[in-house]
Amino acid sequence: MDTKIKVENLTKKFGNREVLKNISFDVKKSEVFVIMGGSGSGKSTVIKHIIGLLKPTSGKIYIDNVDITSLKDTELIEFRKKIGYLFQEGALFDSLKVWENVGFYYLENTKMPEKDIYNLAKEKLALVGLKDVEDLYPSQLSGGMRKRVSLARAISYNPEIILYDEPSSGLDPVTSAMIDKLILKLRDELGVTSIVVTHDLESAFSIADRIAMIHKGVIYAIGTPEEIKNHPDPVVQQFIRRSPEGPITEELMKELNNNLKK
Ligand SMILES: Nc1ncnc2c1ncn2[C@@H]1O[C@H](COP(=O)(O)OP(=O)(O)OP(=O)(O)O)[C@@H](O)[C@H]1O
Repeated sequence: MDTKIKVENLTKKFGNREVLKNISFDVKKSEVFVIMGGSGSGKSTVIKHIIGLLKPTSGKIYIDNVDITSLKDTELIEFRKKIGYLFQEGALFDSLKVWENVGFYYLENTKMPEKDIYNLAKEKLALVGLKDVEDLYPSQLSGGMRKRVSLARAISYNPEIILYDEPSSGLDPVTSAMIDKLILKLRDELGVTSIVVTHDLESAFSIADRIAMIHKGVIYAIGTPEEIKNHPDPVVQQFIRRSPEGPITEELMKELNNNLKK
């Protein structure tokens, strides 16, 4: 299968804190690749590099064999058209109506008549299970509905790649399951390549073709859901068993003690 995204020896420092440590992985075309890990492990930082919002301290990122870390800003903007990005916090424009948020790409980049953009927005909203909300403002919606509007915007221009940062956070279980189904539908019907960042184990294991487990900026395991379930690493096992005891907790306690001593 063709490689769509290649992350090669990615290291990121904020000041002198190294939050990503020599990370490498490939995502194949039409694959659903899940990045799983605890809070603060570096998941969002990885996908912000893939969309070019952050520049690596060292390492390379290739999309369709193009090294995006060396693109000029104008080239990067053009390249981003391939990529839809669902921000963790939704990031809607509060002063724009729902349909204008969903159709933002077309309003900004095309001469498409507003009526057509409005209809397209309605169609994308229906795909995420929303009806009769196009004329409302984001502040008039619940958190879960806002998240779905962001998703409708991320898929509005039919991107080849979609990056989802915590798609199920703030959603009820039924809506989360619906989003999971949509991720698979986009893969199966349109061949979309997806990277899904999550700490929702149930969702991760149900949608992933492959899973990468990241902890403290290091990838501990990459494999199919079955391979991850059977992975021998104690960090991976503690995470997937949701066990309160194990190396993750021990490290945390050590850090707490060190901080108390300071
Ligand atoms: N712009 C930034 N400046 C400084 N530190 C940052 C910045 N962005 C992220 N970090 C740090 O990098 C680490 C990884 O953050 P990141 O948001 O990637 O984690 P995450 O795995 O997505 O966590 P969560 O599941 O809680 O969203 C954290 O310790 C965070 O404080």
